[in-house]
Amino acid sequence: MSNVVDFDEALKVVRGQAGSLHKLETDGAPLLECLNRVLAEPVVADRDQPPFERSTRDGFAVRAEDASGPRRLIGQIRAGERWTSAPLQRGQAIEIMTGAPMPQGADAVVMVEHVELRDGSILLLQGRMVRTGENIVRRGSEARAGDVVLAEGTVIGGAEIALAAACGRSGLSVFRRPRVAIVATGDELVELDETPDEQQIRNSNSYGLAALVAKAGGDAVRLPIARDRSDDLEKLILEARSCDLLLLSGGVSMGKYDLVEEVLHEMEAEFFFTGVKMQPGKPVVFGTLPASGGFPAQFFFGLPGNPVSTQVTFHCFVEPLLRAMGGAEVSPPRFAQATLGEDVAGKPGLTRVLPARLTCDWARPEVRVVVWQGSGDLAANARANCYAVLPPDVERFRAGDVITVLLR
Ligand SMILES: Nc1nc2c(c(=O)[nH]1)N[C@H]1C(S)=C(S)[C@@H](COP(=O)(O)OP(=O)(O)OC[C@H]3O[C@@H](n4cnc5c(N)ncnc54)[C@H](O)[C@@H]3O)O[C@H]1N2
Ligand code: MOO
Repeated sequence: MSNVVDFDEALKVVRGQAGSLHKLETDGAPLLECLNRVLAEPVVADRDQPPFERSTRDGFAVRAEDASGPRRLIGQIRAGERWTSAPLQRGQAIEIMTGAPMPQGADAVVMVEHVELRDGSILLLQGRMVRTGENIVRRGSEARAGDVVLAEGTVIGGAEIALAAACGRSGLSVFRRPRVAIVATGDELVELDETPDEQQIRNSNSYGLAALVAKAGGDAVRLPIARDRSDDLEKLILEARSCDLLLLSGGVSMGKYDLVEEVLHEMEAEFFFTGVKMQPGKPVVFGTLPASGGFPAQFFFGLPGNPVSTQVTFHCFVEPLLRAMGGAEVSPPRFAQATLGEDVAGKPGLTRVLPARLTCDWARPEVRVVVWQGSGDLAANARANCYAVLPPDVERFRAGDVITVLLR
């Protein structure tokens, strides 16, 4: 039974399914191999951060309450050193480097540019003042020993690796990557090691999807091309059952040889939707295959075969589900906002998700759709760096309108 839903509804359906997943097994991995993986344990600060009261400037540790007269220099503290002599007294100053621990008795740092050195003393330059706490970060103000600094479910990037390293973690517990089977369907398709006849098409979707799967934290398993025959499709769908998620491309539209939905039906699939009111991407289907042959129930997407539609529907629906399957917090596709740089026509009844180029001087991100020949135009898709998301039933979007963009 056909169930074609609005774009918003489709996002909601995926979100709902993503919220009800079981966690995958965990795995220990060396820190640098955790990049783009999902944390399966909280990371805890092993000591206060910073571990001592730290100077944030090269300058002089002083007492703020001292008057503006000369302060006598009594020593120096470099980063990595500690002041072990008597606490700083009134009228004294200690030369200090960025990152060095504050000496006892001092409560501020004056930057080296703001003083004049004269006869072994420093003098504040005209008009300069010192306030208590200036240029100092208090011990434990960033994190206290025992605080959770990274929660389970965090996707690990450069910032997270640096923080884990600061906590002394040379390895982390991460979730196993979901295994994602990719089955491209179509009699016209040939693999990359074959020379296509004029009427044949290289199986680019399989590679594009494998790349997107890897980027979204999955392990791609590229299966052979399924020909447009029910038995061949069924055989490859069964071969994919050992994976956590199945992605099919092509064969989901209205053509005589578009058999994907029919075969999935025969295999007792449940469909959450059988199309989305969007362009490109309208024929996309999402559902589950029931547990069978010792394999648990399995999510699948039938993605439209047109290569731009394949990629757009991946970003909108597959990526959020895949991230959640991998243990990450459920989150929507990566939407942002930008100002439209030119007029664009809308489509009655359909949300448009058009290949577009986002340029950004820091104050005003601007987006322009890319000239394309429709949803088979891979070259246009590669000239784009995002998608312009244009809601249905607006006849014309105007230059200057603030619109949603889908980042990729
Ligand atoms: N009468 C109608 N025709 C079509 C409709 C419709 O509603 N009524 N929808 C159109 C839309 S929208 C799309 S998108 C396509 C999707 O069709 P399928 O998912 O069934 O895909 P195919 O027909 O198999 O292929 C479409 C197109 O993409 C090329 N392709 C397919 N697989 C790959 C691959 N692995 N690598 C590279 N290119 C691939 C294929 O050669 C076709 O050119 O249907 C419209 N038709
Ligand atoms: O999903 Mo189709 O992309 O409009 O050709």
